[in-house]
Amino acid sequence: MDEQQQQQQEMKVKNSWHRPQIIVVTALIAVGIIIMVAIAVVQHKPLNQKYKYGIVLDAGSSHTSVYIYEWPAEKENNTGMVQQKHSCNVKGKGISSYSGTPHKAGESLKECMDEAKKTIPKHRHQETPVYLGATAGMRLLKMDDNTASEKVLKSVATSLQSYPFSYEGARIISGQEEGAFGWITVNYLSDNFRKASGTVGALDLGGASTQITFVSRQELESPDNSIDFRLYGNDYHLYTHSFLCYGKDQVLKLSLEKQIEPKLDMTDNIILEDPCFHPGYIVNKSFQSVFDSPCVKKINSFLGQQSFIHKGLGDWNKCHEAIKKVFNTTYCRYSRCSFNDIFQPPVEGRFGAFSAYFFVMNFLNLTTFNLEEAKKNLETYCTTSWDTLKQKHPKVKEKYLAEYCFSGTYIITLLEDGYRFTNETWENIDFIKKIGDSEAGWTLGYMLNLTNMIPAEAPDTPLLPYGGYVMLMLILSLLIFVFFILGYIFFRRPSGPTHKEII
Ligand SMILES: Nc1ccn([C@@H]2O[C@H](COP(=O)(O)OP(=O)(O)OP(=O)(O)O)[C@@H](O)[C@H]2O)c(=O)n1
Ligand SMILES: [Ca+2]
Repeated sequence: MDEQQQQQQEMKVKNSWHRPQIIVVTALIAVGIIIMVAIAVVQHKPLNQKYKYGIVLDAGSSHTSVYIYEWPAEKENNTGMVQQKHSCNVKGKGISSYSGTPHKAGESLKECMDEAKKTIPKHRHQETPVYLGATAGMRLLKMDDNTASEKVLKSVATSLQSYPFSYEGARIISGQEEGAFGWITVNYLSDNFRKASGTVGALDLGGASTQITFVSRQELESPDNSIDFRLYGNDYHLYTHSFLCYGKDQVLKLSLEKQIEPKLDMTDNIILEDPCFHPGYIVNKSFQSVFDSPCVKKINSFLGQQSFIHKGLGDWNKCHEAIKKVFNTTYCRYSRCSFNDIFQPPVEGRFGAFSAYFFVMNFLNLTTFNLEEAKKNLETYCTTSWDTLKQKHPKVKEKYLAEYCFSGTYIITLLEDGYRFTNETWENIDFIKKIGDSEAGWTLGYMLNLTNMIPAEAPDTPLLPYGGYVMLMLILSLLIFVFFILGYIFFRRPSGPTHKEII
């Protein structure tokens, strides 16, 4: 075979690329690869539509809230995945107020639990856990009347068991748990467990107790106040304390008691001139409403009279002095204490202050001021007459409205004189209600813990994030396709002139 013949032979082989069958086959292969990649992508994609749910009831001293959380089924152990989907406030007071009529405690939950049934898709009902945690109101009832507290818990348990969810228990949680789970909630929602940026402390103020929890580098001198966690591969050394009776409703009782006590031997009507209430505020109150709690000394001598006259003075400085008296700072068996002989290291880092801290400071518009400005503004607010206030806020519940001067002063005193925040460290406090869509509070942390959704070690992360994986697969498949086209053009081009020659 001479050279020309050999070339022609080669061209014939190359020319076979432009035959229609080959073009079709090549295109089919390319499309096939694209489809294969697409299937692989879809196959690997977590099914985002598949959500799981959990329900937690926060049975607080003043009211009960039902929280529904949701998370993508296949991302249970990834931090930041659980979110609040819905919340419902149970009508009426907290479950501890049903001590005389326990069956009504369970009934009270009906409306919100029916709402939960509607909110969560039916096919998920059976596997949805429901937890009830009761806080300081029930701790106090248990101290006062153990049988009554057990009846109330039984009643709410029976009510929850009548729903199609997976009932996981109704119990009184400890103050330590309340503090620690509040801290887990705010740090989980702020995504602090994955970041190296450190954690935020948690300040929770309720009606009957208050919690402070933060990471401390200091030695913790009392084991009761120390909790260690290992979360996502990091160790956390936490200080926490829950002050029973130092929620704002109980402190109001304590403060009234301290003012009433010296007057109890008076035979006339007792008039209590209260600097923490507004000028023009004058209400007849029963002694029972003050002395009905184990936080307040049982004094029988008031039985001669049923009620006293509660009269506002609107004097912030005197109010501040009166509230300071509810903190005992005369004795401390450790190197340092907050108050009432409770060990506390100096506050460290940023803090999220939620629940009643937020309700009160937000109402008073004090969330953005420094400590000195906050005091000044509060002073002006407290001197405002009761009539003026009622006119200005016709929609606010009178009980709430009457107490904001007292509550604001209590918050400032608790933070400054109790926990020892200074003008400087005050700037580290953020008054918050929600982070994203989820409310700050102990409930989310409680559920994450009970469902084992926060692993001690960080889960293995995939080589590529999902978005990157999809992009890479698409680019690769496009490249393959482009190579096919290029290959086709490349094999076709030299055949042009030769083609003619052959013809
Ligand atoms: N808009 C609102 C809502 C509530 N409150 C007050 O805030 C306190 C309740 O705070 P909360 O955190 O709901 O307390 P509980 O959880 O009920 O109590 P605890 O945690 O002590 O069991 C009550 O004094 C209530 O009067 C308020 O001042 N303004
Ligand atoms: Ca609470």
